[in-house]
Amino acid sequence: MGKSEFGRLLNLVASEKWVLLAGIACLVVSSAITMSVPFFLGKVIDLVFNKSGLNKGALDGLQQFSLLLFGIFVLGGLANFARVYLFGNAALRIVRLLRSRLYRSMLMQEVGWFDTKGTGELINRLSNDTYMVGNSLSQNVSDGLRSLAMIAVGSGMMIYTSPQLAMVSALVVPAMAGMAIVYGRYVRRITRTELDKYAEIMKYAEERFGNVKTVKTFCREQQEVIAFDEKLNEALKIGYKETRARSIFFGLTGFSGNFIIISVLYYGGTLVLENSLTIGALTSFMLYAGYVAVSMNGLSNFYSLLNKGIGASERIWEILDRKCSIPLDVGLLPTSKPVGDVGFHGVNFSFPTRPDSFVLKDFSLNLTPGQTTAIVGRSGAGKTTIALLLLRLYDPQGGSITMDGMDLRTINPQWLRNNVGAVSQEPVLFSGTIRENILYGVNPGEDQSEELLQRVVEEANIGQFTNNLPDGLDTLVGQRGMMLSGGQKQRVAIARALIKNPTILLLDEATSALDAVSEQLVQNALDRLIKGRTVLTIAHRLSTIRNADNIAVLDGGRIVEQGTYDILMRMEEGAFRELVATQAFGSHPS
Ligand SMILES: Nc1ncnc2c1ncn2[C@@H]1O[C@H](COP(=O)(O)OP(=O)(O)OP(=O)(O)O)[C@@H](O)[C@H]1O
Repeated sequence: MGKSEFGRLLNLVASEKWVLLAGIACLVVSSAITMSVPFFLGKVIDLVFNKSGLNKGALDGLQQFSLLLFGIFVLGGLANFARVYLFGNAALRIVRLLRSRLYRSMLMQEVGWFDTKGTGELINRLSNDTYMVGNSLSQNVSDGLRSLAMIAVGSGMMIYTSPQLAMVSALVVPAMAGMAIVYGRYVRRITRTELDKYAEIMKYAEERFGNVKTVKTFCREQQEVIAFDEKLNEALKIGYKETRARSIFFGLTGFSGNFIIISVLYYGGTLVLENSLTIGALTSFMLYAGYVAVSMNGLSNFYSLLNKGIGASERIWEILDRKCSIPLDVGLLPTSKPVGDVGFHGVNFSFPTRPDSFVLKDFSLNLTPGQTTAIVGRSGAGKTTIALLLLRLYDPQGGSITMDGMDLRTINPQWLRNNVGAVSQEPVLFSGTIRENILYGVNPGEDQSEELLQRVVEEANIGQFTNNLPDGLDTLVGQRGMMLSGGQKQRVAIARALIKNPTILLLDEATSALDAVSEQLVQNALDRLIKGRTVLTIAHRLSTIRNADNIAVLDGGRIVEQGTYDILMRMEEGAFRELVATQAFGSHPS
């Protein structure tokens, strides 16, 4: 175990140090009591063997020992209860703390990091890895310490009872230590590989569950099950390796323990026959040797779990240590709202997952405050990417983006996002009520009145469908808003953007057609939303494009033409004219 890893694990349990210390105190008491049994037993045997017949002295002695043992056992039971209780609850709290820190650390990362990880993998780390680490710590440490204490006391008592016999027993110690080191290293490595594999499997399953309609539409259930089974088999093979190593280790440690007992039986029997050891002492010794052997098994178990926990913790530290490239808590925090003067200056950008494929190349564009700029271009030209950069969900590799003359990289990202509203092509809602989804748009730290909420609901044409629902705004929308229609979801998303009252608005128009009534309701809501704001719209409808103050045509990663609809349409062989002619900007030419 690396020193820093061990130190970090200790740090993790530091918050529970008093509880754990109390647990250790109970552990000492319960172990001491367990370990006193062979001693008393030896005394009782010698007492019985040394007296002939049933006499009062022997009976009194027996009674006293029995009463004493009863009292001691009650105390031992209580101490054991407290030990398990304290360590068990401490384990739960440690896992909770680890999960909380990990979740925080994950959510704080920039979007580019999430692109490289699947949600299934992250969920797996959050549930499985943290559980393994917690499990390997407190309860396991409690059992491990107990085993260690029993071995220490047991060995001490073995030496006290018969130094010669103890020497014979000690022969197995170096062999066991060597085995433990080799095994520990192996388990750590294999646990990591196994967890990586399971994370990959969860990622796979999560994608299928998330898109179950597609799986069913193409009748791929059987094939999906087979593909999943194959992945499970790969993980199983890794698991087998771990089990094999564990079996060998446990087999050898068990054998070593029993080897002690055989040696003691043989050599101890000889000593009794030679009258250099009493039967009571041999019995005590045998029981101590038995305890030590059993505790060695317990210690192996502890060691195995601890190493699995260390393997799992490596994957957690990786995330906890990761510095987000777009931290939320740094940068300028202007006190007033922005004017909304946005500029892209020679921006070069590629996604982290495809670093060599530049989506934007020397891209420049200005958004005039209070005006609507429509971006048009072929599918995949990079229109949505521009919106992502303006929200600073990614940073460009070259050039800069400014808001009111300030480089986005120098502004606090939270302030920026509080002032930018976005309605995407396929708006995502969260499970909860319609009201909760609208209030999701309220900037953190700000309060919104019921009056404003009602106004926003009206402006976004939401009342039109909630009035017919028994629970109105308190109707549940289902996971990802699946219980609402496309048009209803869009209107909730518009309300969510409206309640934020952003200076800048990013609109990614839906390419999928809504029916005429829905379309009109969404359009009305949008018209109210854009009033008085700086708007960047990724336009697919010809009507939106016509109404825009400025149209920018994106091609080959840069703006190739700019102007009003009339100006662009007058350009012979212009890119815009070609787009309009081929209807290549989307599915809504009208
Ligand atoms: N997260 C990502 N990782 C890697 N590449 C991406 C990612 N998102 C988008 N891309 C790629 O970047 C390019 C631009 O995508 P973008 O979504 O900006 O296009 P678009 O112009 O909005 O297209 P559409 O009109 O079809 O929505 C595409 O080639 C796409 O494949």
